[in-house]
Amino acid sequence: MNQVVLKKAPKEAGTSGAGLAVDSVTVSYRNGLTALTNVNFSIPRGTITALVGVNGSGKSTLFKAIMGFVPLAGGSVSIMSLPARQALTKNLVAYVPQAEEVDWNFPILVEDVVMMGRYGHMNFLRIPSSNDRRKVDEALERVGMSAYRKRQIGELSGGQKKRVFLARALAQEGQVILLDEPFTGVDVTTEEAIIALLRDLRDEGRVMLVSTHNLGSVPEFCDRAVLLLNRTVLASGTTHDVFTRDNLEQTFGGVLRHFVLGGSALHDDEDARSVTVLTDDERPFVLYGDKAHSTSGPTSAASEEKGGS
Ligand SMILES: Nc1ncnc2c1ncn2[C@@H]1O[C@H](COP(=O)(O)OP(=O)(O)OP(=O)(O)O)[C@@H](O)[C@H]1O
Repeated sequence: MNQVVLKKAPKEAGTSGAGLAVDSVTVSYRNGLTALTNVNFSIPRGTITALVGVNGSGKSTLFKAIMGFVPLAGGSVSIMSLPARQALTKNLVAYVPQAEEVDWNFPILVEDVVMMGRYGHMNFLRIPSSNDRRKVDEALERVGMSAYRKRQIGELSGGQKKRVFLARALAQEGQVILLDEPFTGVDVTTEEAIIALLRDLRDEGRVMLVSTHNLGSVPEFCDRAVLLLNRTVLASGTTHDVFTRDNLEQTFGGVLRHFVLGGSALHDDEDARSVTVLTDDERPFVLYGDKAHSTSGPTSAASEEKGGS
């Protein structure tokens, strides 16, 4: 297991206000498939938002639309109160892609991947300044990857690769950070370290949108959630309000594994309470009692389950 300690940065005051606003966004691919239809939500600064939905519901497409990698067939995106294009030019948005999106055979050192986060701050010659080097050093240090800086990126484990791409986002100093499934294939220790880092970034007033199938982690560290269903938003808002059993059952439909334990299967006394476990494919979301939104209880049980697998 990777033992990683992410270094804490000094806290600044969190900042509220407009972070990311997605307004009536529709995206169609060239093959004619409409992957997103009329998507609306907004996220304030200083928050972490979960983006959840079944495979193919459009999570990655949404990230690509925000990044301007795929054109919008309709609607608009604004970032820190600026039109997306302007915010992207100002380097305000950092993107941590899914592992599958990256060519790991490309021969490049860890420190050079992180330096890519500085490109937008350099002139066209791309000669790093001492400040650029310092930002790269700090970012590697903060994700606990300094010792690996001279390694080829393809030689790292899945969790280490994630941390390097997080370091690239930190070096970029993005105010909005988009993370596409950052916990897939990482062990519990690394997951917890990444969550601790995201919390620190939240306290600095940044905006994070995190797609994940780890439903159990969402109430633990996400203030808000956006649930995608049928290529549009089923619900968005605070985790407390929208990350409910009803919404999750609608969002995941038949693919959600759903267990309810109660009676003699759970208790050897008269305790009438039940436990509901909702799981997509990774860390389960556990509800105690009938209609609870979430509790702090499931986290450790869920961690043990993942850790033991
Ligand atoms: N380049 C592309 N060209 C055409 N269709 C695409 C393209 N990329 C994705 N799609 C389609 O768009 C839909 C949404 O895909 P997307 O990758 O955004 O889903 P996702 O929610 O990120 O899925 P997952 O949970 O599996 O990562 C899917 O039906 C997919 O097949």
